[in-house]
Amino acid sequence: MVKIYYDNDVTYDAVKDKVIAVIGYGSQGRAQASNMKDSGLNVIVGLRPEGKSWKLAVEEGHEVKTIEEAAKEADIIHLLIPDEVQPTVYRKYIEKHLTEGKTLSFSHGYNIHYKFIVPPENVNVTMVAPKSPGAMVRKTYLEGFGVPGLVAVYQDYTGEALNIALGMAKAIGLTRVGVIETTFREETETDLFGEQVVLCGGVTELIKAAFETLVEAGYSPEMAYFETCHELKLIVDLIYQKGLKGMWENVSNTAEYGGLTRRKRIINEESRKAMKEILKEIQDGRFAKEWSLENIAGKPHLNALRRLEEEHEIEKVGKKLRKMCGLEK
Ligand SMILES: NC(=O)C1=CN([C@@H]2O[C@H](COP(=O)(O)OP(=O)(O)OC[C@H]3O[C@@H](n4cnc5c(N)ncnc54)[C@H](OP(=O)(O)O)[C@@H]3O)[C@@H](O)[C@H]2O)C=CC1
Ligand SMILES: CC[C@](O)(C(C)=O)C(=O)O
Ligand SMILES: [Mg+2]
Ligand SMILES: [Mg+2]
Repeated sequence: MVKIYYDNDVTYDAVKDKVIAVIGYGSQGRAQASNMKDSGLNVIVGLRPEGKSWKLAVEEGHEVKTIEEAAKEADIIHLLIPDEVQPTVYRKYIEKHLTEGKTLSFSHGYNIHYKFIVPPENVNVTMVAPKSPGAMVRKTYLEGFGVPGLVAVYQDYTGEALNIALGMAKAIGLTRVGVIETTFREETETDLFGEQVVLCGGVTELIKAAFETLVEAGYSPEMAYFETCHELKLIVDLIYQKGLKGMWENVSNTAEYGGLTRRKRIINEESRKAMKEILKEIQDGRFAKEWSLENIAGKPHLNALRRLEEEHEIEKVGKKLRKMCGLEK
């Protein structure tokens, strides 16, 4: 059974007198720094002066310093820059200021789990990970609620590592919903699996394959877009709010029968075998090694794939229809 923490289980005792340096002000950094500051914690933001986040973080009321100055001043260094740049930034600006008793904190266990970052033994290493994109972390906090989250401890040098992670989770708004205690390994491997197989990889390929099938058969791209992309959100919202059973209850009996009898022709033994292979590549470090090499080479494969994705017909028709629905300008 997993341990789940709520607001009443957590105090700010372990974090209220500490300086928390949030390194990065992107998707997660902006939301988490702003939530923790609004919850009354001592937050500073560490950024590169030449980058575009600096001005925004200042405009939004944060005390902004260079990454090195922030790391030096902080008791807790919360690393919220892209996973692939964390090791270089850590070695260049953070390692020398990670002195005895400080805490190195993450929102994804990736670099610790795969040992791209190896911190000294005399510090805490913790994780606070919202299970949501950053924009929702901020939006739901401002609405008085939050998103669910995870905490994990990799190293507990001072004996207060878990309470530090939980205090930060509370300040971000995560304990308003519920925070599961996990491990760096479990978070990293399940997060990578989820984003590759379902949330980002699987779902986009399913959408594109279905869209192309309809368009190639002579149906209009507009009809194909509504059917394979637009309505997907409405169905996913039903699953999110009411579970699979609730979704089935809300669609027509015709949709229910058609879906239940046809779905295994799409996701079948071969797809399950591929899922297991993808999981194995995550578990044995092959994916992490491949991603590192891709970065060393300057992301050529990722850039080519980004271009192909942007040029797909679904993006053109999607832009037009999202504008029509008032979702985009
Ligand atoms: N995105 C998400 O919703 C989720 C992310 N996570 C994890 O959170 C962490 C942060 O991810 P995310 O918020 O997506 O990151 P972002 O890509 O949004 O981070 C952007 C920030 O990183 C800074 N940055 C980028 N490159 C560098 C660099 N070379 N040197 C210094 N600063 C740099 C940018 O500064 P500048 O303006 O100067 O370019 C900017 O402030 C990751 O570990 C990720 O796995 C976890 C859960 C969900
Ligand atoms: C689903 C993608 C994610 O894992 C996330 C928002 O949780 C990420 O790395 O961005
Ligand atoms: Mg995730
Ligand atoms: Mg992820």
